[in-house]
Amino acid sequence: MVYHTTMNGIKIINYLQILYFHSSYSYSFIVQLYLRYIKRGRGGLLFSLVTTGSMLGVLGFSYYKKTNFNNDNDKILKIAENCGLYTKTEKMKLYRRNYNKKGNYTEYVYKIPLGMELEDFKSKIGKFKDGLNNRSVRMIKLKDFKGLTFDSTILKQLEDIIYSRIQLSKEIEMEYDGMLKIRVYEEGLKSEYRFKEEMFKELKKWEVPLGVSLQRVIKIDFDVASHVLIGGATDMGKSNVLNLITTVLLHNNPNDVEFTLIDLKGGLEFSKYEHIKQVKNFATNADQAKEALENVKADMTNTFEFLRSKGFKNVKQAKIKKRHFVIIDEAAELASDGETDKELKKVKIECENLIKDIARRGRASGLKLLYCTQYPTVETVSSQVKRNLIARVCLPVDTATASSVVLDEGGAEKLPLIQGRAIFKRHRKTEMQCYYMDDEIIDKVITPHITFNPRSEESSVSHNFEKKSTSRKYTTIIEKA
Ligand SMILES: Nc1ncnc2c1ncn2[C@@H]1O[C@H](COP(=O)(O)OP(=O)(O)OP(=O)(O)O)[C@@H](O)[C@H]1O
Repeated sequence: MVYHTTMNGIKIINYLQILYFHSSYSYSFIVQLYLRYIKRGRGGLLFSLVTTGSMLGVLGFSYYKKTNFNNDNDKILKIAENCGLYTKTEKMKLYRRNYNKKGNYTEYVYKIPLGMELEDFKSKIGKFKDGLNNRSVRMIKLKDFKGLTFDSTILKQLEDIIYSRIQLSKEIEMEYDGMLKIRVYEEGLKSEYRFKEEMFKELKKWEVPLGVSLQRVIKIDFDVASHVLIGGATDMGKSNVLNLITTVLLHNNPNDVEFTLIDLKGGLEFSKYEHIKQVKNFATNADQAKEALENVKADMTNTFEFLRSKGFKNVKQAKIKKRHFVIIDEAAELASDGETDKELKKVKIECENLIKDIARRGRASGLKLLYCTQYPTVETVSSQVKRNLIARVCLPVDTATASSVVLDEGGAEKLPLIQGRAIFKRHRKTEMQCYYMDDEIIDKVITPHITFNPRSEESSVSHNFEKKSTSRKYTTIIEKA
């Protein structure tokens, strides 16, 4: 220990002792007493020694409190009781506690009263969460001291750090496997996780990281998954998800990926991709969408013919590397229901039929459909299409009905209104914060692929093979493979 001769020096040493011993939690009444005492000028060597001893006691107590589970466990049991989650003869009982340092959570395993089920507890999840966060605490972190300026305001700065309060933001998850598991995370999801360039190389060929859940990175592997339904209210981050998927696929598979982009929001969202060579069809209205979908269907039919002739079941078995992604942003614009213009209605009905066909048969031919809408209703997402859209991403929506159109169950209407917050569902639901894809990364990835060859030429070549030539029977997909 270093002793300074001046009063200020001793004060600083005393402050630092407090801060050291209270690196995680502070017990305010002791700290306040301590500060008041040394402020009155009764500092000094003896005081330092005595208080160091008492601070060691506080440290022990602090450590005990930090690792002690009674706090949250007591609260959980109390909340369960207040919510009526007990029977006449039985209450919830703690069976085991696991502390997961890496995951930053503590898992409490309970035996629940007979006759109760997970849903009884899940329906009260908001109450559990509020109960666990019902006070603010003083929390001192060592990193707060990095910004200190050593001048005459040092004591004030230290005081500010010590007295700053934070609101607890614990998150909980519940699971049942014969026992009820309640995981309490010290911190919930952040409101932004940026996609970083170094993440590209950590991915498998067709893998795309969608976002971060409390426990892990949520990835979708298009080698396994095929079609995806993406829904969410306006401005909640659908286009960002589409940009994220498109950019990652393009970066990791520039020679094997192809896109049909149907952007019914006026072409603004996808315009940056319009001239890259991997984009085979680009549409911004229903008529163009119909033409683009017909091209895709023609390719699909050719691929099936090829597979059949060679005795393969699918492109994977045939070792065809090409995958074609049909991405429709604002698919509700193609819904014929409610369309009053007769001609347009006819076009939309054709589009709907083409989409159904692609969703139903596309998988084996290497087609992947990303169907995105801000109006998830039974009219805009037909049941025939939906049953083939296995993976679902639902950003915040207004109603439980909209959530159940996307996820087949409610939940997304209760998501916090944070841009990029979503529920991912494949086999089970997971809340996540989608990665945010910066425009700079998108530009860097797409720029080398921009071509000034008019795509219409290329696509019409591929599209017109069967019409123009009998010898070149298959599309470019097959030839390159
Ligand atoms: N994952 C995310 N993390 C943080 N912010 C996000 C995220 N996704 C989107 N945002 C923010 O939300 C804004 C709107 O996002 P985006 O354009 O993707 O929404 P949208 O649902 O497609 O909107 P619209 O339906 O109006 O086209 C973006 O400009 C961005 O600032």
